[in-house]
Amino acid sequence: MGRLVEGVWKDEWYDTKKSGGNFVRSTSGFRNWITADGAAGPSGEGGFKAESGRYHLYVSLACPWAHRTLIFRALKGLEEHVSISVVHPDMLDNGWEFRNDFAGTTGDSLLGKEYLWQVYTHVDPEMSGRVTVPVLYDTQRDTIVSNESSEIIRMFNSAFDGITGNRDDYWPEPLRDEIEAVNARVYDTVNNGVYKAGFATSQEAYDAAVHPLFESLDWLEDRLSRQRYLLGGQITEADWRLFTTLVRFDEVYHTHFKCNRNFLREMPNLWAYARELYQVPGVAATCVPAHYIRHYHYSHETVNPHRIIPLNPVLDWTAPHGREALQAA
Ligand SMILES: N[C@@H](CCC(=O)N[C@@H](CS)C(=O)NCC(=O)O)C(=O)O
Repeated sequence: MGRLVEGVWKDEWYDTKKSGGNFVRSTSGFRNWITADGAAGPSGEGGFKAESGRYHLYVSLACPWAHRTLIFRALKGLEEHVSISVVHPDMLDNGWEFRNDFAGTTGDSLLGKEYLWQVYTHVDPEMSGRVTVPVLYDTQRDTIVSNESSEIIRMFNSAFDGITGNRDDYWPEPLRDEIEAVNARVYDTVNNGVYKAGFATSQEAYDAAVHPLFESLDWLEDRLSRQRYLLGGQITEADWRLFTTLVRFDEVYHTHFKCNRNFLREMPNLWAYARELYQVPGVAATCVPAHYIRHYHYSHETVNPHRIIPLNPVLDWTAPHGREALQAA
């Protein structure tokens, strides 16, 4: 774990002393957009036209943010158009590594680097900042398009539709305001909430994260008792953004991050809803518990100093979900 300072890798853990024991996630640095015609997107510069075989995605199968991009790649039929490299689940002194000794890893199949930070310095030798996954890479311009998952999923949602013919829309125009509102609460209290609880280094910081987390899970449990998906009868990006936290909840966040008022499997609507999303064709293959169980317990030395990997229950994600009855809602 560390960061780049003017192109040099520094091994250091998140400094929570400056922030009263609170974990503060940094913002992503590369914010360009792939678009159908190469025009500039909402941020960054233009010149990134959707083309088959041009882009490469660096991911960790452990990371919930990278997981979103893999789900959209699968749902939108992009597997044959956007290639991937999968890092090793252990994130240690050198950050994310391309070691190949764990099932499901690929090495860096594009640039042949040893560490992910070298992909960043390949693009910007003077770069300062955190080295995170996912990274969407342009093989033509030899640069990083984006390392912000919330924007990568929106590119994948529509930019390649002319190439794939897949017009499934997870960010439909009429629902955008409501999606943004749900995303904002889910991001702050759930997706990032589990990290704020887990990385807290003061009781106050932990309390300030764990209560809002379970208040939001109660709110979601109630909402999903009346409607099939977060926005009603159709799956949107809001569901996928929530899903990647839910799928890790019982095996990682409950115990390792001390988010232990309840297990997901004790909240019947949320648990059935999460199973339904898991059973959407293409999604199960993106869920690799071996990577997330190993990554969190082994990499976070400050949270789990002896690196013992706990014995986890085996959850049946393929059990019938029975959510069809809510479709009319
Ligand atoms: N805003 C980024 C966050 C990505 C992120 O924080 N990824 C984590 C892995 S789960 C990471 O690579 N952390 C390395 C670090 O912070 O040094 C996104 O959503 O794309």
